Amino acid sequence: MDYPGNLFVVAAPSGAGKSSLVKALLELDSHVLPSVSHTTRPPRGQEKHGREYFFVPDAEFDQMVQNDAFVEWANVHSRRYGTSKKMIEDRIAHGSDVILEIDWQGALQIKRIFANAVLIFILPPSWDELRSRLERRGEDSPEVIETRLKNAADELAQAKEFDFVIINELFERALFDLKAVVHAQRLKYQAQRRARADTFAALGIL
Ligand SMILES: Nc1ncnc2c1ncn2[C@@H]1O[C@H](COP(=O)(O)OP(=O)(O)OP(=O)(O)O)[C@@H](O)[C@H]1O
Ligand SMILES: Nc1nc2c(ncn2[C@@H]2O[C@H](COP(=O)(O)O)[C@@H](O)[C@H]2O)c(=O)[nH]1
Repeated sequence: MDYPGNLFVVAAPSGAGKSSLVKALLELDSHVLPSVSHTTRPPRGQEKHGREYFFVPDAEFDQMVQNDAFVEWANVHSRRYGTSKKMIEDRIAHGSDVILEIDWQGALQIKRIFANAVLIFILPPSWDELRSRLERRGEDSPEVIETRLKNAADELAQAKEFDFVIINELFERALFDLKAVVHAQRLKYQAQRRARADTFAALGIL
């Protein structure tokens, strides 16, 4: 599928720091818009409906699945999460760059539909650091943290399917790398669009 904006997909095991990195990128770069997913999990901490997620009951999620309203969705840590078609279409159709913060299953579904999407995987520097980030965040019960750490092993095995892997050890370094990927992708597409326009002009078909 072709579209005017760039699509970036960021995935990582829970606690690796993807939300923190994406939030920092969005504050620095007004040309990137977030995609807000739907989820059946309850809000945590200061999360607000429509900002971090659309928090919906199971029945509403089921209905959206039946109506084919998702571009991708997946079961993650025993809850369901999905990106609505409307969210993606509205944003990329207007030429904005869009960033999706989703799990690896969703990322691979997106790549099958949008071949030009850039898949970025965030790695924690170590298992110990991943555990302590989840614990320090203080928003999940010990049981939820154990489930997330257990699932992280399978998630890490998917990193090789991604276009870029960023190690989030020093936050500022990882943010620099994320900005570099976004910038490189913009340059690539600007150059391709320009080359296409030049060819059209040379052929007199503009
Ligand atoms: N480079 C870093 N060094 C130290 N702490 C970090 C770093 N990056 C993020 N953190 C902290 O680690 C915790 C987890 O980060 P964050 O919530 O961004 O992870 P996440 O990958 O989005 O997790 P989830 O998938 O569960 O939403 C937060 O408390 C965050 O402040
Ligand atoms: N496939 C999708 N995965 C998603 C989506 N939105 C979020 N996620 C992923 O779920 C886990 C858990 O998130 P949390 O906010 O409960 O910590 C994490 O890996 C997210 O990236 C989505 O729309 N589709």
